Amino acid sequence: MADFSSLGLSDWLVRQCEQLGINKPTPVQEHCMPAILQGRDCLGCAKTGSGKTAAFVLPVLQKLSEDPYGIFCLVLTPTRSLAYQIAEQFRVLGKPLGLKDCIIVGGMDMVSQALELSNQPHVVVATPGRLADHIRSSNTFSMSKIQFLIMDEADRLLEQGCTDFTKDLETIMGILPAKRQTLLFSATLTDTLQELKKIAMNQPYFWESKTRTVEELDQRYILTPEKVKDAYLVHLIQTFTDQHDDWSIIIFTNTCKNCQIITMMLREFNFPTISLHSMMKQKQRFANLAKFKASVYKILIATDVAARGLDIPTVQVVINHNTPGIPKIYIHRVGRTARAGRNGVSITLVTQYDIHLVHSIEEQTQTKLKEYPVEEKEVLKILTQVNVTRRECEIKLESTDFDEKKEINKRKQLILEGKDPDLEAKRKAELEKIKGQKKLFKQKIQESIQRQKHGQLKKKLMKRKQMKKKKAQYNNITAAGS
Ligand SMILES: Nc1ncnc2c1ncn2[C@@H]1O[C@H](COP(=O)(O)OP(=O)(O)OP(=O)(O)O)[C@@H](O)[C@H]1O
Repeated sequence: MADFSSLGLSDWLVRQCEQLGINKPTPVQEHCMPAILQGRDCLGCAKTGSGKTAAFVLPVLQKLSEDPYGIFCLVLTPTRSLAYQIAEQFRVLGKPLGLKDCIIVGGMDMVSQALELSNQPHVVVATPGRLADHIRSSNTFSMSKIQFLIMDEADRLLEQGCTDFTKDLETIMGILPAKRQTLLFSATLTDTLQELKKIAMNQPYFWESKTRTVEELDQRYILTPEKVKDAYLVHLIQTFTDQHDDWSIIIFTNTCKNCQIITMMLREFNFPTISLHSMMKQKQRFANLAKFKASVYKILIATDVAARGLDIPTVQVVINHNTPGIPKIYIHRVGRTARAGRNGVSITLVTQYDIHLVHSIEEQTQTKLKEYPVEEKEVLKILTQVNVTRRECEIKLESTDFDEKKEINKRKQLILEGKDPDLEAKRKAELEKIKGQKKLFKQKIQESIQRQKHGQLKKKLMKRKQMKKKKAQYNNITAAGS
C-alpha cells in the first residue's frame, strides 16, 4: 500500500498528517491525490467517512505552499456546518503555512464576512447562497485568480431539491477563471455525473469506490406499524443507553416539526436529547451541534440538514425514524456512523408502506438490510405511555408559535430569493385550483368512459341475448319441421 510521501506529498504535510493520526492514505486519497498534484481536474466518488476532505485539502495545501497568495482556493458546500468542518481541516493541516481561511455562510454577519473577503484569505469555504449575495453586492474582493474550485457534496449542489443552488452557482461561476483546477467530491456522484463533467472539463480524473456503504456498518431494519414507531424508538434508546456509556446516537426525522416533537418526547423520558433542524437560528444550530460533539448530549434528533458530511467519531448508532424515499439520502444518513474504519449500526424503522423503499435502498447499496431483533413484548409494555407522551408534546408544541414561525421562515426565504411572498401564495393557490379542476375534469372523463363502457357492454349483452333467443326460436322451428 502506498504512503503519503510516495503519492507526492511534501514532508511537512506528511508530518502534519502523522500528528493527526493520519498515517496511511485511504483508497480515495491514494487514487485522487496524485492526479490533483499533477494538475488534473478530479471527480471522486467514495464511501462516507473515507477521508474525501483530506483527499482535496492536502494537495491544495501543497500547491498553496509552492505559490502562496489569496484568494487561492474556493470550496463550495451545501450546508453551513459542513463549511465550518472543512475550514477546520484546512486550518489544522495548513497550520505550518499560517493559512488564512474565511467562512462565508448564511445566518452570520455579512459586514464582517465582507471585510474578511477583502483581506484576501488563501481559502474561502462557502455555501453558494451567501457567497452569491456577496458577489452581487460588493466589489471588494476578486476570485479571478483562484487555482482551485472544490465542490464538496457536489451532487447536492447541482440537485434542484428544497434548496436550489442553480442561480447562485451561475453567479459564482461567472466570476471564476476558466483556467483552474476543479475538484468534485461526494459519496453519491453518479446520478449527476454528466452535469458534473461539464464543470470539471480539464481531462477529469474519475475515481469511484466499488460499494456505496462501508463494510463496518451493520445495516438493520425494524418492521413496525406507524403507531408503534415511537415505542420502538424509546425502547431502542433505552437499550443502547443501558448498555453503553460512551455511545452517541443520531436520529433522523422527516420534518422540522417531527424533529421538535421527538426531542420533547425523549426529554420527557429523561434522555439527554438535543435537536438540529433548519427552523432553528444558525447560532442555536452551531451551539447544539457543539454540545452533541462534546457529548454533553448523547442523542441528536435531526432532519436531513445533518445528513451529509458531518464527522462525529463518537456516533455509533444512526436511527432512521422514517425510511428515506431516496436511497442517496439513506446512504448519507447512515454514513454518519462507521466512519474512518470504525464500527457502527444503522436501524431504519420501516412501516408496511415503506417496504418498496427498502428494496430500492438495497438495490442501490447492494446490501441486504437485516432485521434488528427486538423483544416485542417489551415494546408493547410501553406503547400507551409513549403514545400519550407524544400526544402531550404535540399539544404543547401546538400552543407555541411553531407553525407560525414556519410560515414566517417560508416568507423570509421567498424574500431572500427575490420573490413576493403574497404573490407566491396567490400563485400557489391558483395552481392548486387548476390542479383541483384538472383532477375533477379527469375524474369526469373517467366516469363518462366508464358509463360508455357500461352502456356498450349492456348493449352487447342485450344483442347476445336476442341472438340466443333467435337461435333458439330457429332451432325450435327447424326441429318442428323435421
Ligand atoms: N488516511 C486517513 N487515515 C485515518 N483517518 C483519516 C484519514 N483521512 C481522513 N481521516 C479521518 O476520517 C474521518 C472522515 O473523513 P471525512 O470527513 O473527510 O470523510 P468523507 O469521506 O468526506 O465523508 P462524507 O461522505 O460523510 O462527507 C475524519 O475524521 C478524518 O480526520
